[in-house]
Amino acid sequence: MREKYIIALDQGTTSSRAVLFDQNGSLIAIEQKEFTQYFPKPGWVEHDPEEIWQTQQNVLIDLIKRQKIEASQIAALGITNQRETTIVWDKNTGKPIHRAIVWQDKRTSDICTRLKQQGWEDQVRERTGLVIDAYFSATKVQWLLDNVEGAREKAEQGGLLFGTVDSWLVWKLTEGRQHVTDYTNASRTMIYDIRKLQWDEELAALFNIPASMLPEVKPSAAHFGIWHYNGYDIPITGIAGDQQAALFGQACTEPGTAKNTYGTGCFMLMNTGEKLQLSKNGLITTIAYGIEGKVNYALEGSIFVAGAAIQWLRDGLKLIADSAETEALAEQVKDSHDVYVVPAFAGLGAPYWDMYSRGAIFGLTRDTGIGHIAKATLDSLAYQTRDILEAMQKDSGVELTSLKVDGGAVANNYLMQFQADIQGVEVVRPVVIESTAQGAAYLAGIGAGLWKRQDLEKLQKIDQVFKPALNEESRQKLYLKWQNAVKRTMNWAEETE
Ligand SMILES: Nc1ncnc2c1ncn2[C@@H]1O[C@H](COP(=O)(O)OP(=O)(O)O)[C@@H](O)[C@H]1O
Ligand SMILES: O=P(O)(O)OC[C@H](O)CO
Repeated sequence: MREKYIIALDQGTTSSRAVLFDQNGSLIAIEQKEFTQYFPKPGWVEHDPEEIWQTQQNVLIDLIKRQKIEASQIAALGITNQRETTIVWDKNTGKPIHRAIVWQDKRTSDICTRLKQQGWEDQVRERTGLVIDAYFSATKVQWLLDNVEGAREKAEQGGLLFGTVDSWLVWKLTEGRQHVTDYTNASRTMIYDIRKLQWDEELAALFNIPASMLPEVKPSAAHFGIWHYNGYDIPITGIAGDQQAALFGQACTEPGTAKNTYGTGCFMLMNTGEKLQLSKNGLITTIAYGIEGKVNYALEGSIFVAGAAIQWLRDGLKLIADSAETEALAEQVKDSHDVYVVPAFAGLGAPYWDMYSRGAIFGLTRDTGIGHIAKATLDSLAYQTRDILEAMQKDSGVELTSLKVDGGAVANNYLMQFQADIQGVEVVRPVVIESTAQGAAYLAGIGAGLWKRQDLEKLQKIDQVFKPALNEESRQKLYLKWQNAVKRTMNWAEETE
């Protein structure tokens, strides 16, 4: 019998990937394609849904062709995606009514501020686990219906559909037959009741979102639809938002286990088991996954700008040609700690939740050079992570002894060592840093009956452990200065507009 494979589609903020796994769960090959980022106004971020689909479809087909796989060998597809990003499309033509509004987009901040003033914060947190913020999908859908000509009328007549990126991809893969999502993606919309596992009618009404627009919500390992390819029916059997997929891919399936993913943003999640825990320290509660008839919850700290700050050094400031260059630049000046970068380009997420904070560089002197800026930008990923780690330990009562990491930026050894130094907790980097795709593949494999949850642990391999090497006094001194820098960026956009 010929080898069977699982393909994970990993639709990230900056690129679409297709990743091939064999039936032992080993990563065989990756295809990747970047796509266009649109910044039409300060604080606005958009993607073209058709380009998302085209790049995702192209990498999928390229992967199959280049690896010389037969359609009959593909046991299942799994999907993982940038979360919250909002697409609204016409039910009949399948055409999006506008570009996707990306999770980083801040255009709906004022709607959120009004809701807070009207006292909705506790209700929203209680039912959805979230804080009221422009980050989540609900106000983005509301904005689209209120600002695209004719959209509201059409939506009320049942002619429009809303979906996060996973829903959009399934809709395209199944040629408009399925309008579905999974628990993890639904839990990022701000209109999904994470206890009752159903859309919250009152919240949907609050945001003026007709129920007819909403996708059917399924567990993360389930039957989502069929992709017809070369005469074969390939089932889509796993879906999870990328951060939940990474938690699963790192085999954090026991309560108290945590991971941090360093991609465009940085997201730390801790599995809290079947217990739903609301945060007192600025974290959010989210669904980790739903499989085998059960739902696991997670505490999450969401950092909006991490690897994106490195991209800004490359594409915005043009200080570097490649993100990997930051490692050598930082090593050259690693004993200098005077410059701080607070990359609050999209406000600040957890634990601050300030939609009006904006980025800043502190401590510039005449001798500040590219190395200092590059180093301070990398450091900001580590400082933001420590902010979250502290909140997470307080909320969960779990003292983490090590932090599992993954995502594109963990290739940077300087960053990993500074992360361990500044938090005083060791950092564990796996061989496969594509945990997101791995998680989606595991879910699809479970959904297709190939694996069981218990098999995951065996599939994990460690590459390197970074141990803290900084003394406690220096650690605290550096961190205090970071906290001061953050304070000075807060509320900037509101105060200056
Ligand atoms: N060696 C490196 N050092 C620092 N940052 C890096 C390095 N390699 C990649 N990155 C950053 O990591 C991000 C890419 O990670 P990835 O997991 O692919 O992100 P996403 O899934 O959000 O698109 C980019 O923002 C990039 O700037
Ligand atoms: O595309 P990533 O990997 O930065 O992840 C984006 C998150 O899902 C946003 O919540």
